[in-house]
Amino acid sequence: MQLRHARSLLFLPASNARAIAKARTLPCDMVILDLEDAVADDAKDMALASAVEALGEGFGGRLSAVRINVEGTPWHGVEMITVKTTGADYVVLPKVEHPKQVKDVFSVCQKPVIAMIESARGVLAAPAIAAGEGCAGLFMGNNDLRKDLGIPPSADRAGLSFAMQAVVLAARAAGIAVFDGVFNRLDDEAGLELECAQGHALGFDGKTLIHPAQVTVANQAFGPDAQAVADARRLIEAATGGAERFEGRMIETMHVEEARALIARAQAVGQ
Ligand SMILES: CC(C)(COP(=O)(O)OP(=O)(O)OC[C@H]1O[C@@H](n2cnc3c(N)ncnc32)[C@H](O)[C@@H]1OP(=O)(O)O)[C@@H](O)C(=O)NCCC(=O)NCCSC(=O)C[C@H](O)C(=O)O
Ligand SMILES: [Mg+2]
Repeated sequence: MQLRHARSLLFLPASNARAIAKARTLPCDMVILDLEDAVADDAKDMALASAVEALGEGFGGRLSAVRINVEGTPWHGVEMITVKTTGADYVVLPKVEHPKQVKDVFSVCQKPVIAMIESARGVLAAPAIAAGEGCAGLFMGNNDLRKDLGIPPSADRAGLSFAMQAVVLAARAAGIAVFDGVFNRLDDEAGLELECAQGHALGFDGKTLIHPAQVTVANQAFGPDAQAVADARRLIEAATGGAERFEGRMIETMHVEEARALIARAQAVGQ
C-alpha cells in the first residue's frame, strides 16, 4: 500500500508484547512501534529489542514504522542504526523543527522518514521539512503542539486549526502524505467520529490512533464509501471532456482525475 492510501495508523508501545500481538489481528493500515513517549526511560532498551523481534515476524500486509527518540537523547543513535537493519517501512521522527533532522535520520537509517510536527517552530518550518531530503510524510503531534502553543487540555481543536491547515498545505506543496494527530479520549466514539470527519475535511489522508477500538472508525471516515465510489464511476463513464453538466453540477477534466484517484484509493484499501 502507498503511504498516502493509509487510513488508520496505530501507535503502540514497542515494549508491550500483548499490543504487538493484538495489532496483527486488526484492520489497521499501519502499525507504528513507539520507542519515544509511550515507553519509560528504563524500558527503552527492552522496547528496541522487542521492536526488532516484532519486525522480524512482520505485520502481514500492514505498513510498519518505528518512532525513534530525538537527537540529543541517549537512545537516538543506537535506535537509528538498529532500525536500519529491520524490515520497517518507515521511521517516524518526533518533534521535528528543521529539515536537517530528517535528512540526518534518513542518511543513517536508509528508510523514508515521517516527520512529526509538534511545536510552533515545527509548524513554521513545515514547508521546508516536507520538501527536504528523505521526508515521505508528516504527522500532526497535537498533544505536544497544544502544550507548546499554550492551549489548555480542555479546549477543542479550534486553536490548532491554523497549524493543521499549514501542515496540510506544506505536505501537499511537497507532494507527500499527511496524517491527523491522535484522539486521546478512549471511550468517546462519537467524539472520534467527529474528529475523523474534521480531519478528512481538512485534507488529511488518514489518522494516527492509539487504541484498537479506533481503527474501524478511522477506516470508515477516510476510506471512500460505496456511494462515493459509485458516484465516481458514473462520473467517469459520463464525462466526454471539457466543461459539462453531470447530475445537476458542472464537471471538468479535474473532476475525472479526482474520481479516478478516489477509485484507486478504494482499490488500495480493498473496498
Ligand atoms: C492508552 C492505553 C494505555 C490504554 O491501555 P489499556 O486501558 O490497557 O487498553 P485496553 O485494556 O482497552 O486494551 C484492550 C486490548 O487492546 C490491546 N491494546 C491496547 N492498546 C493497543 C494499541 N495501541 N495497539 C494494539 N493493541 C492495543 C490491549 O493489549 C488489550 O489486548 P489484550 O491484552 O489481548 O486483552 C493503550 O491503548 C496504549 O498504550 N495505547 C498506545 C499509546 C501510544 O503508543 N502512545 C504513543 C503515540 S501517541 C502520540 O504520538 C502523541 C503525539 O506525540 C502528540 O504529541 O500528540
Ligand atoms: Mg508528541
